[in-house]
Amino acid sequence: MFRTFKKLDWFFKLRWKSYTFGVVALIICAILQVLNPKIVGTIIDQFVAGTLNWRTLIFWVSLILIFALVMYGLRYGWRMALFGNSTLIESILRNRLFSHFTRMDAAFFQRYRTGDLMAHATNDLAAIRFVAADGVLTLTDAFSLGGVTLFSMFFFIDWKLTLFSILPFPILIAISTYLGKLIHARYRGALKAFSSMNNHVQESVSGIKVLKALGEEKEDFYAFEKETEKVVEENRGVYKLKAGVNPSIEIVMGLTYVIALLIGGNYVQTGRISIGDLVAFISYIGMMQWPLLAVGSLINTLERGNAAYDRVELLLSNETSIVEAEKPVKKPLDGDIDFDIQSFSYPNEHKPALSHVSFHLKKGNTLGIVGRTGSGKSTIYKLLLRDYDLYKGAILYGGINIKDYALQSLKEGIAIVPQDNFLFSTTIRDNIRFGNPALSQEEIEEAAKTAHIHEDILQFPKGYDTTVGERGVSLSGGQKQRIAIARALAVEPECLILDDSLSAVDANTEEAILASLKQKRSQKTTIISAHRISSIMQADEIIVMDEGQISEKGTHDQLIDYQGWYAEMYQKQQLERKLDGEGA
Ligand SMILES: Nc1ncnc2c1ncn2[C@@H]1O[C@H](COP(=O)(O)OP(=O)(O)OP(=O)(O)O)[C@@H](O)[C@H]1O
Repeated sequence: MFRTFKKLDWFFKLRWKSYTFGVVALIICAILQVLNPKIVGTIIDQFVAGTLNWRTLIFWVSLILIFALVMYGLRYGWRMALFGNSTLIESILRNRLFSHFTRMDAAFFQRYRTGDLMAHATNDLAAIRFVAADGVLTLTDAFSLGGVTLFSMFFFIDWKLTLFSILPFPILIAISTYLGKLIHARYRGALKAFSSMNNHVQESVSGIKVLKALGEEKEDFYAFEKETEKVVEENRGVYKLKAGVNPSIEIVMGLTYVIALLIGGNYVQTGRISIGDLVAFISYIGMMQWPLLAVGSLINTLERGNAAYDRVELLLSNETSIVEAEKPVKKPLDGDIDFDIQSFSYPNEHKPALSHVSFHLKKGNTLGIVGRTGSGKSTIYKLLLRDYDLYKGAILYGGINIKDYALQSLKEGIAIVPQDNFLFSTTIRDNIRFGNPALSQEEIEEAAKTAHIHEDILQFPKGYDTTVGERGVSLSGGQKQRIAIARALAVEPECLILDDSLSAVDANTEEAILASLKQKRSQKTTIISAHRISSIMQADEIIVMDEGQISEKGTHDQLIDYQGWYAEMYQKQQLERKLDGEGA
C-alpha cells in the first residue's frame, strides 16, 4: 500500500521542507487537541470537589483559548503547505504529460484515443494529487491523533476501560475498508463510462458536419443518450454504497459509547475513575472516529493513486520512434529526392500500405501522384515527413537519409498542405504566418497572391485582420484550401507537398495557382497529388498508385500513350468537363 508514497518520493524530496513543516504541525495539533478533553475533565472534577474558583477557571479557559489559537495557526500552515504541494505535483505531471504528447508520433495517437488521453490528464492526475495532499494528511493525522488519543485513554484515564471500549473498532476499520473497496470498484466503472461518453462527445463534435450531412443526428443522439444513462446508473451504484457507509459507522460508534458508559459508569460508582475522567473518555472516543475511518479511506486513496500513477508512467514510457539522429545533419534540405520503399505497414496492420514504391525526383521538378482513394498517396508523404519510421527501404534527400537530418531541418525543409487542412481560430494574417511569425506584411501578401487568395482576403470585413472559424468569417472550402496553401508557401519550403489541396478550387483558379507555383518555385521541388488529372498533368513526372504499388509511371503524354488507368481517367474527366461546360 505504501508503494504509492515510495513512487512519489522524488516529489517529497523536492518539497521536503514544506512536508516536514506540515507533518510536524499536524502532530502538534493532535497533541493539543488531546489536551482539551483532559482540561474539561479536570474542571469538572474540581467543580465536583468544590475546589474550583474563578482564578483556576479563568486559567483553564485561557489555556483552551490559547490552544485554539495555536491550532488555528498550525492548521492554516499545514493546509497551505500540503495543498499547495498537491497542486504543484499535478502541474508538474500535467506539463510532463503535455510535452510528452507533443513529442509523440502518429503511432502513439493511433494507439490511444483522445478521450482516454484527456481522462488520464484529468482523473489520473487528480488521484495522484489526492495522494500528495490528502494521503499525507490522512496518514499523519490518523496515526498522530489516533495514537495520542489512544495513549491518553490508556494511561491518563483507565487501561481496562480503554481495552473494552475499543473492542468494536476493528469492525469499524473492516467496514470502512470493505465498503471503500466496493465503492472504488464501482467508481472505476463510473469513470470508464464517463471516459467512453467523453470519447463520444469528442467524436461527434468533430464529425458533426458529416453526421448532419448524412442525417445521422438522431441515431447519434440515441447512442449518446444510452451512454449518459450508463454514466448515471454507474454513479447511482457508487452513491448507493456511499449511503450505507455512515449509518453503519454510527451503529458501531453507538456500540462503543454504550460499552464506555456501562463500564465507565460502573467505574465512577466504585471510585476507580472520576466523573471528569469519564467525560474526557467519552470525548476521546469521539476523537477516535475520524482516525479509524481515515485508515479505510487512506487505503483507497493510496490504491487509487497507485493505479493512476502506473497509468501515467505507462503513457510517459511510450517512446516515440521518431528520434533525432545521434549526429544530426543540421544543414537545410537540398538536392534530389530518392524515395525507395520496399515495404511499409501501419502499426498493427498486416497488409502493407506501400510495397516497392520507388521514384527519383530532381531538385526543382514537380512530381504528380494520382490513384484511387486508399491507394497510398498520403502514406508516401507521411514517410517523407517522418511520421512513421519503421519501414524497409530508405528515403534520401540530397543523398542523405532523412533519418540522419536534424528534425528541425526536415520540418523547415518540407511543408505539406494536408487534405483535411486546419485553420486556427485567429486572424488570417496569423494563420498565414503560422510557420514563421516574423514574416512581414509584404511577404504574407506575396504568399497569398501566389495562392490566389489575396483578392478574396481584401473583400473580408477586416482584410488580413479578419478572424476565421466559429468566431469570425465562414470560409468556403476553396478559400480554406488556398489559405492553407499560402501558409505553406510562406515558409518557402525546399519541398512543397499539396495533398489533394486543390479539390475545392474551381478549374480556372486551379490553373492560375499552378501557373504561379511553377513560376515562383522553379528552383524548388513540388509534389502534388490529386483526383483531378488537370492538377498534375503539367508535372515533370507522374506516378499512378494502386493498392500501395506504382502501377504506371511517366509524363502525361507517355501515360496517355500507355492507355492504362491514367488515360482512361483523363478521358473520363475531359468528357465530364465538357458536359459541365455545355450544361452551364
Ligand atoms: N493511420 C493508419 N493506420 C492504418 N491504416 C492506415 C492509416 N492511414 C491510412 N491507412 C491505410 O493505408 C492505405 C493507404 O492510405 P492513404 O491515406 O495513403 O491513401 P490515399 O491514396 O492518400 O487515399 P485518399 O486519396 O483517400 O487520401 C489505406 O488502405 C488506408 O486504409
